[in-house]
Amino acid sequence: MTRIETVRLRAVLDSRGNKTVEADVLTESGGFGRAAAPSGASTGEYEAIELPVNEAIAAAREHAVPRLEGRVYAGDQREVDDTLRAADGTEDFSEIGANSAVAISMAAAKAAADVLGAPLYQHLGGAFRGGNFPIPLGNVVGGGEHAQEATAIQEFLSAPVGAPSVKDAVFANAQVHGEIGSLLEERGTPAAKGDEGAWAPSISDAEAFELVEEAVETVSDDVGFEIKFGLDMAAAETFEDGEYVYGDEVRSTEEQIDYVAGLVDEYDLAYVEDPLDEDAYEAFAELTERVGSQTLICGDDLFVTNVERLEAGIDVDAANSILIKPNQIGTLSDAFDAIELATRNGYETVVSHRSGETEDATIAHLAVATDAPFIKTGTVGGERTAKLNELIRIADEAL
Ligand SMILES: C=C(OP(=O)(O)O)C(=O)O
Ligand SMILES: [Mg+2]
Repeated sequence: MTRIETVRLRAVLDSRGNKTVEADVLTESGGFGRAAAPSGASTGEYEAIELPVNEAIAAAREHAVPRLEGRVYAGDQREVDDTLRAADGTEDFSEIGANSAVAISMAAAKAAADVLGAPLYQHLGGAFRGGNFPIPLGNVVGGGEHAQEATAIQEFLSAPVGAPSVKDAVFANAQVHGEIGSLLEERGTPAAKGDEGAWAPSISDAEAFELVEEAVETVSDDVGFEIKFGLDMAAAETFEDGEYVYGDEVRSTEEQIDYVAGLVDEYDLAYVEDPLDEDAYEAFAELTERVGSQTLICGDDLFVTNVERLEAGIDVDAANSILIKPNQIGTLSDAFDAIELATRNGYETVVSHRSGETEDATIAHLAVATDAPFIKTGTVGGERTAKLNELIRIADEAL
């Protein structure tokens, strides 16, 4: 019923104005799915390979499409993804590109859901899913690789942990973003926006902490539920010759651990992503030992949605949470495997967008399908609200 008839690939624009891969999958019974690959800027060294778009499309047309058309069922996601892996023949999708692979993988899932007449989250997660919703972590101030002349820390994330519903949480994050805009205006601090729509003022990290703390407190008082905040420190981007360089601050590994542990205490942080380098399993473990009962220590560049790297982390208690980015590993099946391994080992999952995004809302469904406790997908901007509004629609059963 869901046998793939046609796979079409094209280049479209992402939110940075770069080209990215879009895939259409059509089944013999008339099912249709369309998906597009996102793209990172602060990419981890161990991520699957994103090829230049024209190369990725040409290679996928040559190697993957003939193996899928007329041969593989879109409803059998494992077979779709195994076929992509076999067509590629490498560990890291360097032949057809993780950008082609993830677009086809996600488009096939959507085509199968279309044939079944089920929402994507139900096709991926089963009939009993749809009752739990992730807490959205919303980037409200940021810099690093996502904006020039802004904070050294990549992301300050609003975390509406006490929100009674996903809709309240989404609106609260937007309100925090708006409140920060007002505070910056009052202070006469000009601010552009970074790649993910967060404010990117030219202020120090210390000033950003005060600003975000004030905004979440103000909005929390207004909406009547608890809003905390968290960070993506993207430390691998700042790690040079054994030291962490954040603006004028240079810290050894031990100093970085002390600094982050101090921030967790001082600001009661809900979440800290990539506080240390992408190879620093032992240092991660030391920090998790110190503050892991108070906050989430999340591996993004550390784990790159890869079960082998996650297993190595689980072995040494490196973290208590993992970021899940399907394009980091190349297929939905691989992302599911990482989620399953994480969940079985008590790690919280955070399904995530990339800094370069499209209108594609697959990750909203992936988060609901897997009962992910968190989703990180920005706060404002059309490519971010595409996912946030989809969560609201899923909760409203208005798909
Ligand atoms: C979303 C992120 O940024 P990028 O997509 O640039 O890796 C991140 O680092 O978590
Ligand atoms: Mg990150």
